[in-house]
Amino acid sequence: MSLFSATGLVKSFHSLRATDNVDISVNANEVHALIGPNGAGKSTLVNLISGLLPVDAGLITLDGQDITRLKAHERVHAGLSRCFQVTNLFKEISVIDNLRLAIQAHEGNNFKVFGVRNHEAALNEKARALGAKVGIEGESVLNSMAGSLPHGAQRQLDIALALAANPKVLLLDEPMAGMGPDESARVVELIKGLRQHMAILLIEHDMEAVFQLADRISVLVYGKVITSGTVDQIRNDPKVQEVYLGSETVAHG
Ligand SMILES: Nc1ncnc2c1ncn2[C@@H]1O[C@H](COP(=O)(O)OP(=O)(O)OP(=O)(O)O)[C@@H](O)[C@H]1O
Repeated sequence: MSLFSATGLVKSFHSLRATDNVDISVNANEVHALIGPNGAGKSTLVNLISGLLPVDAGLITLDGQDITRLKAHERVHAGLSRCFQVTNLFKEISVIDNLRLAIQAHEGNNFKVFGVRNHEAALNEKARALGAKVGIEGESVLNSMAGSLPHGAQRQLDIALALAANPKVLLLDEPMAGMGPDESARVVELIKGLRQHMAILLIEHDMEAVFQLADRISVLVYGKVITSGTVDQIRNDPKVQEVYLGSETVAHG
């Protein structure tokens, strides 16, 4: 059984079916990428899965648990974390404080623990370890304002915040958006490392990154999954090439 599965998802906005009977699943240690042209319904689907929008119909399960009616924060608690397209950081505080807050939010501690020295040391240690998981380390980086980091590093930090909840399934919403090639390459390597520990649903426009990372790709068009398959199957699928008209991008990354 898949670690994560969504079956028969439907969402309409008035007469528009933005999500039209979508099935999508992710297995442990798998990267399943979801691609599709602008307006295909990717954001709507991500919002249904993460609990920001209620479904009209369908079933969402995580590790066998029905999470369809859970609120977004309850889904995080159940093991489904999401990174946002627009980063989710507190930009006016330091990197290490962002990491500490994420850990505290997950562990349910409140700010009283700041007075306790042992706890403080343990929290700092956890925060540093969490940053290191995504390649955010070194005193000068940890002590700088989150908002002053380069864009790519902010996205890495955003991923770290999602990891604070120890997710079984990580939902990455366009993690490479706005990145240059070097930054993208770094995040590709980061995601390769993360997949050893969790299942990843990756929504991404950067085809080169998708082709490097995905075990499976599903293509969403007008709210429907028109096809799913391996990288080679999707590259060579005439239906996909038609969607990405004249698509050198799909054929050659
Ligand atoms: N809250 C809403 N109310 C009405 N229509 C909506 C709403 N949200 C999305 N839509 C419509 O649903 C369709 C799918 O939109 P969605 O944003 O999910 O697509 P997308 O694939 O994420 O697009 P993009 O890649 O451009 O972000 C679009 O036609 C959009 O106009």
